Parts: sequence; structure tokens; C-alpha cells
Amino acid sequence: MKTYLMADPVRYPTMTTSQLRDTFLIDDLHKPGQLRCRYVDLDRAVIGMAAPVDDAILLPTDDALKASYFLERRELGVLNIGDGGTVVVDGTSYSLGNLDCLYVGRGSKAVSFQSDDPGVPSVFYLLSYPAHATYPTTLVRKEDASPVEVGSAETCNLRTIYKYIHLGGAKSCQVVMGVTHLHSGSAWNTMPAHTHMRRSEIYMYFNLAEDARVFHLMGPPDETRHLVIKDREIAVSPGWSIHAGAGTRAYSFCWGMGGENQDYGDMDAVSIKDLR
Ligand SMILES: O=C[C@H](O)[C@@H](O)CC(=O)C(=O)O
Ligand SMILES: [Zn+2]
Repeated sequence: MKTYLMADPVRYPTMTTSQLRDTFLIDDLHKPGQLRCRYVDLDRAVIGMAAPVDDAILLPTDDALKASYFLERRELGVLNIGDGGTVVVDGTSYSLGNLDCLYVGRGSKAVSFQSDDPGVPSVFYLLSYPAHATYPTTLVRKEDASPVEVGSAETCNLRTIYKYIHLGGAKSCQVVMGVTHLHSGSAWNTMPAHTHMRRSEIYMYFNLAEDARVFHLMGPPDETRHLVIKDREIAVSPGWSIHAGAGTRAYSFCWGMGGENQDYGDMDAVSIKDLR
């Protein structure tokens, strides 16, 4: 599994567009019929996509984990961004429709992913962090993810935020996970922006048309850069970086976090007038 080594705020301002993309953007995870994972040294996140078509795909361990099975010392969030499918955890089957989410607790030995219909396959987005304790494997349906509408059409940031794995939902050691859907005609996520040094964040953009892009903003508030991102690509956001974006049209993204504080509201707000 390829390892991504983060840049710090000292190297960051010197980086070219391609250096920024090689460091902070993961653009090659979705491959029909395969499961692909990347290891990021930031909070030791493992980010993956399992895209089963005809056959079930097993979650393999990897030499980078030096573990006898993937979840020996880890927990996993699974979000289905495709059509209906099944995740089997140690013999128990969980049926996930589009935008259902499964939390898989530490110690689960055999995890597999399958599409219900190869003609309309599932795509399972995976986000894993180290875990110090075992919390129960829990299925959270989209309708139970307490949607909250934020922003407004006037400021082009009307969106609905769903929380799946968080303090008020499925319990976990570190991973916090949810999805934000932009409303038609709105473009901006997370503006005004924020940072949170106590945890890092992984953004996976989806529901983008082939020719649509999101200009994802990153960096310290006084030194911002952008990454141009397409469907099913991922931006890695260190604690010192803002994470926000404007799409060429409405889109969705999964935000996931690992670190020491799971309180969703633990953010240091940045005023728009302080951005550079
Ligand atoms: O720390 C949490 C996050 O950055 C996201 O939840 C923000 C987000 O989904 C949004 O404003 O649209
Ligand atoms: Zn955030």
C-alpha cells in the first residue's frame, strides 16, 4: 500500500501545483473490481475504496500494517456511494443502500464487500484509524444520520450535513464520519472556513458530473492554495489547514476525521476577511 507523507506548514508555501497534488490529493482509488488503500502518516489514516462488481472482495491485511488482520488494532468506517450492496463482518451480513454507513469495530477479523447487482455496483469508501478499544459494529442508515440544513442560497452555500459516526450516533475511538450534500445552485462548502489542530480531516468528493470540478481550498488561513478535484478524489487536510471548496456545480462529499477530540463543534473559526 502506498504511503503518503505529509508536508508541514514550513515546506507547504514552497510547493508547486504538482507537489501539492502528489502530497495532499489521492486520485486513484476507484477501480471497478478492486479494493485499493493508501496509508497517510497524518493520524495514521488508511483511506480506501472497495468496488466489487461480480465477486465479493475481502479486506486484506497489508505489510504496512504489520498486523495479522486489517482491523487487529484499527476501526473502520464504510460509506456506500454506489448502489445496494452487502458488507459481511465475521459472518454477519449488513445490507447497505446508497449513502448508508457501517462502523466496523476493532478486532473484526473477516470483512468482505459485495454488490447486490453487478449491473449497478456498490462503491464502498473506507476510512480507518488506529483504535484502543472495541466498539460494536453498527449500521447507520442515511435517514438516521440526523440531517441539518446549513448556509443559504444568498451566500451560495446551502447544504445538508449528515452525521453517521460521531458522539451522538455510532460510537468509535477516533473516526468521525459524515456526508454533506450541496443544494442545486450552491457551490461553497465550509465557508466561512475553520481549522482544528486536534484532528485531521479527509474529504472525498462525489456526485460530480464528468466535466465538473471542485476547487478545494487548503493551507493556513493566511496562505491558501487550491487543488482542482474531480469525482471520487480525495483531499487530505492537516490540522493546521483550512478545508473548504467551491464547485462548478452542486456536489457531495464525505468528510471523515481522526484525532483526539470527536466533538463536531471543536473548530477554530476563520473569518472570511482574514483569508489570504
Ligand atoms: O469538521 C467538520 C467539517 O469540516 C465538515 O463537516 C464541514 C462540512 O461538511 C460543511 O461545512 O459542509
Ligand atoms: Zn473541519
